[in-house]
Amino acid sequence: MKYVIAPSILSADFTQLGKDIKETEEGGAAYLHFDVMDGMFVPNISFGIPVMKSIRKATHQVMDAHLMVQDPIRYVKAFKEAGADLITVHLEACPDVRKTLTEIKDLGIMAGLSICPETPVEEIREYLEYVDMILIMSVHPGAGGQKFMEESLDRIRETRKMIEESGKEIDIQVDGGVKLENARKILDAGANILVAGSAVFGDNIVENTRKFVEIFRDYE
Ligand SMILES: O=C(CO)[C@@H](O)[C@H](O)COP(=O)(O)O
Ligand SMILES: [Fe+2]
Repeated sequence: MKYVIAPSILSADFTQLGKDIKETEEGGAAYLHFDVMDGMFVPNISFGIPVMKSIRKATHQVMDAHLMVQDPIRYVKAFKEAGADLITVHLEACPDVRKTLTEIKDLGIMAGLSICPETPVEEIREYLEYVDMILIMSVHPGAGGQKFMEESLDRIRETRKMIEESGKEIDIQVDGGVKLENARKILDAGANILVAGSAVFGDNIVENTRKFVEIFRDYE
């Protein structure tokens, strides 16, 4: 199984976004996490398609679009064209989950399905055949810098068990409050892709990223 750190640019300094992204790449981040908020599915508004388009030209990282958007099927083609390699939608935001995931796969990119902390893990079982990744939210979506919800660990374990039972190779991404201090217990629970915003950006981006990559060496 691969282990990946996906820095969330929501916590970057937008006056020097290109530089911040380069530093995550230098630190060994294979993915770049891109939080899209529409002011409907979540109260905040972040950034969207034109920003992704310019970032695409500046990095070779896997562009991981986390769409916190109501009825996201409306935008998946535009994000793919802007450069997304992986599009994750929220189960709670899709009127037709299966159709949305199929639409993403038909574009020739990876599909992710995310659940909020209050959604029972069991609800993802019927969609496992359509996804490359499950995203377990470990905070309520909508903002960076929140505290990791400890009950997420059981949810990650339950998801990993469900994936194993399915016999498929599916990544588990965990997003919200991930730090160097809690990374190991999240990996031990069964996650293999960690999103980190506030733990990566700020001072020492290269070093912060590298420290996550060093932890992965004990798991690979
Ligand atoms: O999707 C979200 C929040 O809704 C995340 O991707 C956060 O942006 C992660 O930030 P930290 O919790 O790591 O600061
Ligand atoms: Fe996110």
